[in-house]
Amino acid sequence: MQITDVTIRKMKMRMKEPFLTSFGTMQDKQFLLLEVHDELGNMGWGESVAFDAPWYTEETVETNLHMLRDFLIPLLLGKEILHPDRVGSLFAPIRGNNMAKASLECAVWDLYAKREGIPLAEALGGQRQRIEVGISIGIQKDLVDLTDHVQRYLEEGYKRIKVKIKPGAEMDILRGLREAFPDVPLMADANSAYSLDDIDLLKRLDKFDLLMIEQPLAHDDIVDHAVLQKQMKTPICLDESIHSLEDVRKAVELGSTKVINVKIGRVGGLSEAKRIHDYCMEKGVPVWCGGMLEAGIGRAHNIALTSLPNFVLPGDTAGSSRYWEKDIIEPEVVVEDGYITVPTAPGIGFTPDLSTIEEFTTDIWQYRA
Ligand SMILES: O=C(O)CCC(=O)c1ccccc1C(=O)O
Ligand SMILES: [Mg+2]
Repeated sequence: MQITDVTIRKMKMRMKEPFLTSFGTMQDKQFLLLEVHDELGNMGWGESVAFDAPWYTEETVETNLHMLRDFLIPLLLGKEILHPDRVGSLFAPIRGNNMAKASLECAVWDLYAKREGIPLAEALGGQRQRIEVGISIGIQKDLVDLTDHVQRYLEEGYKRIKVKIKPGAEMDILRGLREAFPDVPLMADANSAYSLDDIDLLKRLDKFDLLMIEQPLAHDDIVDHAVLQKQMKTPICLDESIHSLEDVRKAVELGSTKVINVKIGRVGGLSEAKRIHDYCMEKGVPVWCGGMLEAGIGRAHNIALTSLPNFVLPGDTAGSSRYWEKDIIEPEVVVEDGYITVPTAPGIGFTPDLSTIEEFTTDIWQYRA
C-alpha cells in the first residue's frame, strides 16, 4: 500500500473535570489527530498522545507537529509499505519522538486493517471479545472527594482503582481508601515523585496490599527501581521509564519491575507495543494498557491492543463519558460491568464523528505525495 495523503488536525477539547497528578493539572486538552489515505481511497486514523507541556515526557503537541511535518510525513508519503510493521524502519533515521511516530504508525495500522477488511484487534493478533477495565483517578481536594469518586466508579463497574499519590499525601490517601474499601483492587501511581531517599516511606506502603505501585522513582531510571523492588513487597510497575522493548528487557533482567504499563505512544507505536507484549508473555510478566486521557481515536487503538492475551490486568482505558461531554467517535466507548466490548467492524471499529471533530479543530494541515 501507499500513503498518498496525510491530514494533521490540531484539536482542543475540554475535559469534564481537571486531572491532577504529582506533576501538574490538565483540563483543556490539546492534541493532534492524524488522517491517512491510501491509493485505493481507504482511510486510517491516529491520535498523538503528547500533551501541550513536557511534564510527562519531553514531547509536546508542538514538537510532534514539527517532527510530523518536517521529518516523519516526508519519510512516509508515497513509499510502498508491505505491512504496518515496516513503518518503524522508515522512521529509524529519526531518534526518539515516539509519540509523534506512534500517531502516524497507528493511523497506518487502522488503514491496513480496513484495507484487509478485518478489525484492528484481529490484525494485531488479539483474541479477547471484551476487555476488563480499571480507572485512574487524579489527586482530589480531600479524602472525602476521593472516596466519593472511588465509590461512584466502583458503582459504574470499574474493576480496579488507581489513585495518584505525591510525597506527604500518600499515607493519608491510601490509609483512608483502605479503611473505606478494604477489598477493592487498588494501586497507586507516583509519576516519578520519589527517590531512594524515600525508601523507608515507600516500604511502609506494603501494608496497604496494593496490586502494584506505578513509577515511584525517576522518569529515566531503571537502576534505582531494582534497588527499591528488592526491599519492597508491593510489585513495581514501570510507566515513564519504558520507551522500547530494549528498555523492558533491561528492566526485567535487572529486577526493576514486575509489571509493565504499555502505552502505545510512549513506545513508538503498535508494532513495538506488540513486541513488548510478546516478550513479557514469554517471561511471565503481566502487562496492562496505560492511558493518556485520549479522545476516541486513541482510546480505540488502546482497546484493540488490550485484546492481546497477555493484557491480563485491567488497564486505564475508561469509557468516553469519564473524560468528555461528547467524544469524537461513533459510538462512544461504553463500559458495562467493567468491560468494554472489542469492536468487530474493520479497522479501529469506531467511526470518526466528523462534525464533532470539526467543532474541536483549531488548525489543519494537509500533505500529498
Ligand atoms: O485515564 C487515563 O487515560 C490515564 C490517566 C493517567 O494515569 C495518566 C494521565 C496522564 C499522564 C500520565 C498518566 C499516567 O498513567 O501516569
Ligand atoms: Mg503512570
